[in-house]
Amino acid sequence: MANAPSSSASGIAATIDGRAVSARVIERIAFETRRLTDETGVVPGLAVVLVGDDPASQVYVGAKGRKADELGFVSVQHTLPADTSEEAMLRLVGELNDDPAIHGILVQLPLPAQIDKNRVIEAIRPEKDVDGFHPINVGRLASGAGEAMVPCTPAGCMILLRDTLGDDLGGLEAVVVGRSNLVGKPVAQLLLNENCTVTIAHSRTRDLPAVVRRADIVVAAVGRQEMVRGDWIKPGATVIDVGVNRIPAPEKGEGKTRLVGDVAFAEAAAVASAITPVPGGVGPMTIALLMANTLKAACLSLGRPSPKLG
Ligand SMILES: Nc1nc(=O)c2c([nH]1)NC[C@@H]1CN(c3ccc(C(=O)N[C@@H](CCC(=O)O)C(=O)O)cc3)C=[N+]21
Repeated sequence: MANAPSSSASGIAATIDGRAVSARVIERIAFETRRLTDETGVVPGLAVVLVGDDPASQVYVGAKGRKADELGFVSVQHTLPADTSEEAMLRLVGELNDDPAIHGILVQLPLPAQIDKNRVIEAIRPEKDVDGFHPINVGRLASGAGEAMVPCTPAGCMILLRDTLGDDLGGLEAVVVGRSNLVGKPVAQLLLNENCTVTIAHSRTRDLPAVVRRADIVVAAVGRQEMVRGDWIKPGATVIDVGVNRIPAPEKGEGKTRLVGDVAFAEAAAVASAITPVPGGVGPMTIALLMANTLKAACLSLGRPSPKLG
């Protein structure tokens, strides 16, 4: 419990500053990237593929490209029309697999209905799968065999938890709300690897509030705005809110929106000892970990160990 934030006497949780932690991770990545390039001449390369014109996806993809540019990575973005065929998509993935300047490939999800996302994910070379969604990486994470690419959002959640609670999470009760392949399942796996007692709760869980109330660590990743309420939180718990729900904000003006998480922040902050905000919590960590995975992919492609960043 080395750097546990102190909760104030008024019972207001410490806010976990994902922007500050992600800035630290990015600094380490910049340092390790300079070292890699100095020693080998290799510059990490990231390709991001976006299909269609979903405005939220454009925002995220833009943020990824900017961060990669800032780190001096080779950064390419492929933007394809919404009616792109699966065949064309698989051809592009094949080209990126064969491109030695590209170490990481990220295909932004969701994909349009005519493209089977599983076929696309399985077409990416596991070594270049910086999302960690390929079955080989899912299997490596689960079995502990080999160097897995770990999904960015779950890996970011773990860095925030270690920063808040210290390196030893052993024996803590962790409840993950949500069972997606993107967040719920991999974050549960990572918590298990850290010796937490892990429960994965979901829409069919009976008495969800009572289950969440057992948790020392709550990870909310259901995609339902402010679903987790303050009275579901055990006093002193640490709450990681993965939700990114864009809702209308008429108070900011006609047609404006704002982001809220899957946790009712003010209520939960009155009970928890530490909690991530939305925005400014997990989101910035996701982008930082994508850069970390791209650097790791570049290092592993050269037979170098992956740098320790978190
Ligand atoms: N193949 C794939 N991999 C992904 O990792 C992936 C994806 N597809 N599809 C969409 C989701 C969503 N996602 C986010 C990344 C950053 C923020 C982020 O930086 N959020 C900021 C605020 C951004 C804003 O204001 O809109 C924050 O929380 O502070 C949010 C969401 C990655 N995703």
